[in-house]
Amino acid sequence: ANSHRLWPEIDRVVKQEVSMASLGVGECGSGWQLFAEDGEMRMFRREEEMDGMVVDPLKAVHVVKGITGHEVCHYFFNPQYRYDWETTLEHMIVLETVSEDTLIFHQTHKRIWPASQRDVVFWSHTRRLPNDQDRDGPDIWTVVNNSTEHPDHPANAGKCVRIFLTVCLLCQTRVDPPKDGAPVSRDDITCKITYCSVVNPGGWAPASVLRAVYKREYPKFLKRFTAYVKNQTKDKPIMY
Ligand SMILES: CCCCCc1ccc(-c2ccc(S(=O)(=O)CCO)cc2)cc1/C=C\c1ccccn1
Repeated sequence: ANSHRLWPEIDRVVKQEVSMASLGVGECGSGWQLFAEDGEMRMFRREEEMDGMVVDPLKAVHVVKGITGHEVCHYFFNPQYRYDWETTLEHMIVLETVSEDTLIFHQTHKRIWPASQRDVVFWSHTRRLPNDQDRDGPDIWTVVNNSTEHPDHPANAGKCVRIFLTVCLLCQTRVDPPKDGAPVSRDDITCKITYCSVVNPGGWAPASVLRAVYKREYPKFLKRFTAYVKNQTKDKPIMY
C-alpha cells in the first residue's frame, strides 16, 4: 500500500533496479565476465570487493519456453512455493504483509562450510510494468528483494551473520501466435528472464569460498527455479 513507511524506498529501489536489469551486459560498460553457460542461460559477474569482502554483482539472463513473466514472478514472490525451489533455505517466515504485492521476510540459509550461517531480512515487492517497446505486447513483470531492518530480528543478534542483498527478477514475455489462427498455447510463449543480485555476505567469509559458492549455487538456483515453474504451470491455463 502506498501509505506504508517503506513505500518511498520500495518505489525508488524498484525503479533503479529495473532500469539496471534492463541494460544489456554489454551496455553496463565493461567488467561483466561470463562465468557460467547452460543452453539459453548465461551468467555474468563483476569482481567487486567492499571493505575487503567479496560483493560480486551477478547478472543472469535466461530464455525459457512455455511460461510467462507473470507466472515466473508469481512462483518467485509467493512464500508458499519457496521451499520447493530454494535449496539453500533453512527457515523462512513472513514478518509483515505490507500489501498483496509487498511482503517482509526473514530467512536463514543453510551453513556453507567453513563460513558461519547467514540470515537475511528483506522486503519483497512484485509489480507489472508497462511494456514501453511493444504497446499491445504482454506486460513486463518484476520482483525486487531488498534488505531492510525489522525490530523483531536485529542484525547479528543470534547465531547467524546477517547478509545484505538486492535482487531483481525482471521477466519479459513474448507471444508468437500460431499462423493458422489456432488459440495461443504454451508452445507459442517465451519468457526472457533477467536475474540481478548483489549479496554482501555480512561478516568475513573467504573470497575463494564465496566465489565458489556463487559459481556453484547461482546456476543451480536458476535452472532449478525455472524448471519448477515449467512443471507447476504445464497443465494450467496461461497466466499473462
Ligand atoms: C558463505 C555464504 C554466504 C552467503 C550465503 C547466501 C545466503 C543467502 C542467499 C540468497 C540468495 C538469493 C535470495 S533471493 O533471490 O532473494 C530468493 C529468495 O530466497 C536470497 C538469499 C545467497 C547466499 C549465497 C549463495 C547462494 C547463491 C545462490 C543461491 C543460494 N545461495
